[in-house]
Amino acid sequence: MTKTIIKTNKLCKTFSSGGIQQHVLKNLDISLVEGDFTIIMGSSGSGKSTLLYAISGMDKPTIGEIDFAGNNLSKLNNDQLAIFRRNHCGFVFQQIHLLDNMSVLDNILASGLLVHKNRKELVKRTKELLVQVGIQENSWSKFPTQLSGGEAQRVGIVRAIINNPKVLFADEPTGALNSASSDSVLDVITNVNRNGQSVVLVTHDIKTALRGNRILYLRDGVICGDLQLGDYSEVENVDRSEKLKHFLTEMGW
Ligand SMILES: Nc1ncnc2c1ncn2[C@@H]1O[C@H](COP(=O)(O)OP(=O)(O)OP(=O)(O)O)[C@@H](O)[C@H]1O
Repeated sequence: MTKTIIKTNKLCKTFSSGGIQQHVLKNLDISLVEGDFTIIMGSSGSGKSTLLYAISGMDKPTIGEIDFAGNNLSKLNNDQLAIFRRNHCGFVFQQIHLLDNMSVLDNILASGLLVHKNRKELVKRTKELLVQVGIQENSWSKFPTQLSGGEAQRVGIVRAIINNPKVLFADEPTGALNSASSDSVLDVITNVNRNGQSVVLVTHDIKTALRGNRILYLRDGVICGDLQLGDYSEVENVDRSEKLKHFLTEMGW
C-alpha cells in the first residue's frame, strides 16, 4: 500500500517586486508517495525550484498548506522550520556548498553532529557512507578544493543524507558536472532511493529524469502532466525512454 509523504493543498507562491506581482505557483494540489523517486520537469521559469523550496520547508507558501509526514509546515515559524529541515530533509544543489576550510570528513560530521550525539557512531556511519559513494580513505582528510566536481558532489550527498532524512531534495544536482561524473552522482542518488529514502529531483535532463519513477511536469506554475514511468534499471529500457520522450513531446517540452 502506498503512503503519502508530502501533500499540498492549494499551494500558491507569489513574488512581488517593483510593485508587480508574479504568481509562480498556482493552487497546486500534489501528493508525493513515500519511497518514490519523483522528478520535476518543465521549461525555464515554470516554477520548479520554487516548488522544491516550498515543499521542503526552505521557503513559505503565500497561500495554501503543506503536509510533510503529518507535519503542517504552514504552521511552523522559521526556527521550527529550520529544525524540521535538519531532521527530515536532505538537500543537494548544482552548486556544492562544502566548507573549504574543513576536510571531507569534518564537513559531514559538522552536519551530523547537529542531530547525532554519539560521535563515535557518527564517524563510523560517515566512513561507511563515503565508501558506499566511492570516496575512499585516502580522500577523507582532503579539503573540498582538492576534489573533482563529481567527488565533491558525492561528498555533498553523504552530507545531505547523514541525518537519514525522510526526503532527499535535489535541484539540478548534476548541472555542473561532466557526463561520467553525472552518472556516478546519479548512481549514488539512485542507491539512496533504493535504500528506502524518497527523492524529489528537479532537472532539465532526460537522462537524469529516467532515474525517476514518476515525472511531474510544471507549466507556468501548474502541474499539467503526471507520468508513472516505473522503476529505473541499469539494463537499458527502450520502452521507458520512449515513454518519457513521448510524454515530454506531448507536454511541448
Ligand atoms: N526570490 C524570488 N524573488 C522574485 N522572483 C523570484 C524569486 N525566486 C524565483 N522567482 C521567479 O519565479 C519564477 C520561477 O522561478 P524558478 O526558479 O522556480 O523557475 P525554474 O522552473 O526552477 O527555472 P529554471 O529551470 O530556469 O531554474 C521566475 O520567473 C523567477 O524569476
